[in-house]
Amino acid sequence: MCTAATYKTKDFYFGRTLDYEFSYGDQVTVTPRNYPFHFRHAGDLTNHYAIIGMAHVADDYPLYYDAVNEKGLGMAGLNFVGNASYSEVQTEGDNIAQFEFIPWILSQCSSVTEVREKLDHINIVNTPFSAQFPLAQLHWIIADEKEAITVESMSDGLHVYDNPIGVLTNNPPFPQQMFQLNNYMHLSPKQPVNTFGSNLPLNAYSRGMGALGLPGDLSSASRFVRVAFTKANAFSGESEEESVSQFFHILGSVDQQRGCCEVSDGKYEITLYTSCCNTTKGIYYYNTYENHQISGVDMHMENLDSNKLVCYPLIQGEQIKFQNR
Ligand SMILES: C[C@H](CCC(=O)NCCS(=O)(=O)O)[C@H]1CC[C@H]2[C@@H]3CC[C@@H]4C[C@H](O)CC[C@]4(C)[C@H]3C[C@H](O)[C@]12C
Repeated sequence: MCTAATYKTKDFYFGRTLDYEFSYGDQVTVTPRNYPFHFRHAGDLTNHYAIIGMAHVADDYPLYYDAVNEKGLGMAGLNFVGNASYSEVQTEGDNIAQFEFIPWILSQCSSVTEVREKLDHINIVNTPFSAQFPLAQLHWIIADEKEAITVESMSDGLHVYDNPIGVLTNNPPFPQQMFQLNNYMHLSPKQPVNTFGSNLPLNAYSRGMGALGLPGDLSSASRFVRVAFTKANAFSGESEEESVSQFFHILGSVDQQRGCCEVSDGKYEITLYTSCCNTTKGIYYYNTYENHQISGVDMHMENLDSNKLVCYPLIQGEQIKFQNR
């Protein structure tokens, strides 16, 4: 399971949790403007927007899970198992392999408006990266500071949905996720008032009772509601530290602890990493299951006119600041 969210203060933030039972070997990866993309069915792109995000790099290719570009557009792929379906290569339109979708969009689009135009004539096709990396079944959230959309390629075609809440988890399909918010519209950060009857001596005996009923489990549908409620109510100061801190707290509402979600005998899904990009400034912040310290990579500290990927392995191990030794 995974969860993605957007957050706006002075700058625009975009990030996700990546929940899984093992890591593919992830690195914060900067793709500079002159790194040549050789698309499998859509030609070459040798000059494009620079990108920073989390990727597994294979054969010098950035297999991005989530990333932002220098124009402030963000995009993340999340599992959509059993529902994702990609097409065969077609004669009309741009045939983009599933693993090329993030590079294709972020290298060329500066806004969601431009993304919508690209999506008008795209086929997300079932060409695998390699035998070692078969097709991942994903859906995507794409966002800039003005709006967000969800893209789902299914057996009945490509769906592009407005995503007014700016969050995404996994199954079921996005319209069903949005529909279930109807069930929770009464939830509130304010204390409830007694509507049973004034003759009943009911008492809001604890703080936080306005959100009683918010689902607490780790299912994708429950995480969707929980992060939507948290995001809709959470606010912070405008500074970078306050915004980034608050963003990690929002995604902290759907953090997965080892042992609580068994995926097979003795194997547990955990939040391997949580990311928060300042899309305005091109900074990728992250922490990991083993390292709660927030680390950051600033794309503008790199030579963005180069043609070589720049990779930063994740800093692991808790960084504990002792106060008396
Ligand atoms: C496992 C992750 C989703 C986590 C998640 O959502 N877990 C919930 C399980 S569940 O929803 O409860 O069932 C996904 C998210 C992004 C993916 C990579 C995308 C690039 C590349 C695409 C290639 O085609 C295959 C290899 C590749 C490196 C992919 C590996 C893996 O697939 C990644 C990491």
